[in-house]
Amino acid sequence: AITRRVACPDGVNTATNAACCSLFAVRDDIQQNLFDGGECGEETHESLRLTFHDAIGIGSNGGGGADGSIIVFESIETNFHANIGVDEIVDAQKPFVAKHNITPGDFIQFAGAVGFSNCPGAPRLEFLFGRPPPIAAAPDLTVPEPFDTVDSILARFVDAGNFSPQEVVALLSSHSVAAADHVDPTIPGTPFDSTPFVFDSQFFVETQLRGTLFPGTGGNQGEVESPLQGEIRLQSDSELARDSRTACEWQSFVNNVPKMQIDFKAAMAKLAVLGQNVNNMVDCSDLIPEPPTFSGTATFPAGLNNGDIEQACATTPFPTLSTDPGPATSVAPVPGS
Ligand code: HEM
Ligand SMILES: [Ca+2]
Ligand SMILES: [Ca+2]
Ligand SMILES: [Mn+2]
Repeated sequence: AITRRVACPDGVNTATNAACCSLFAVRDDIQQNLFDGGECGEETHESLRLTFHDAIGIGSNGGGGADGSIIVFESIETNFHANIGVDEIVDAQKPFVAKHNITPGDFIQFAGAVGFSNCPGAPRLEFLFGRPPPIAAAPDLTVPEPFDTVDSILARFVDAGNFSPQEVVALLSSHSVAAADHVDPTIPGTPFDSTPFVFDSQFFVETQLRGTLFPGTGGNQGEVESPLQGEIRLQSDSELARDSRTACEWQSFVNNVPKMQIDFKAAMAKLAVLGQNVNNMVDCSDLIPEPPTFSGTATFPAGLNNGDIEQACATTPFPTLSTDPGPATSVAPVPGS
């Protein structure tokens, strides 16, 4: 199909809609100066987390959502317990919002999608443009906590946006490019899988392995034992991987990055416009860079095998995977955390 493109006033770029032209300068600025030249590192991870924490702050009356309230009402929302640590990326993003003519709601979702495109294996996310400024702070207790029950997590996602259990699992693919700074504050930057710079399926493999150790101190709220030195496991991820409502969906992503890409992209498209009227928005998805591809296969970390899997899906056996060679290794922290 032939897509008509318009020339942008910058004399360099073309876009599918003239309204998208202003985003080229934003994109170039954040790639260089927020994401360290286009990395899938700490700022990218935190910006992806922020897309969720802004959007999910929505009551069942529909007020709020992906509106930038977490930036404008930072003094309120970053004090909510579930938003611990989010103040840092809010403060890092604020100067870019001030510098460019963009609302904070648009900026958060745009930065999340652009940053995520730096992660090999990521799908190219949709970006719709046109969120008005936020009106009020989100209510407290709208962002799920890692110590919440599966019942309460699934109910919150229904309440916020009618997300199915399958969509919740798909959204947690995000924890493939993620680390925790505050769950165990003695070991900031401890990732949820062994490959925090790649959007692969190791997260779904490794969360299904029997937990055997705490990477730092024990006894932290929302943390359970992980299978690897240097890796941390959230109680919520552990329980979602083992609950009869979500376990088969969880396992379905093992060694299936294409399914992760399709399902995460679709669920993120819903999340990114919570509380917004999409009829008032312009599709500027062509501003999102094409992510680098990932062509590896899922493996068991060195020293572990199918016998270490806590099988939770009752209807399908765990996929057959090979084991990384050599002695058991430790996962390195994400720098800059
Ligand atoms: C059941 C729902 C969820 C819970 C309980 C949860 C919980 C957490 C926790 C506790 C952390 C660690 C924060 C820290 O200590 O620094 C984290 C990190 C993260 N979360 Fe989630 N999360 C959930 C869903 C999501 C969703 C839907 C996204 C999608 C965008 C997401 C994206 C991330 C990312 C990218 C990080 C890593 C941030 C970094 O590495 O700096 N999470 N999450
Ligand atoms: Ca919000
Ligand atoms: Ca990964
Ligand atoms: Mn972090």
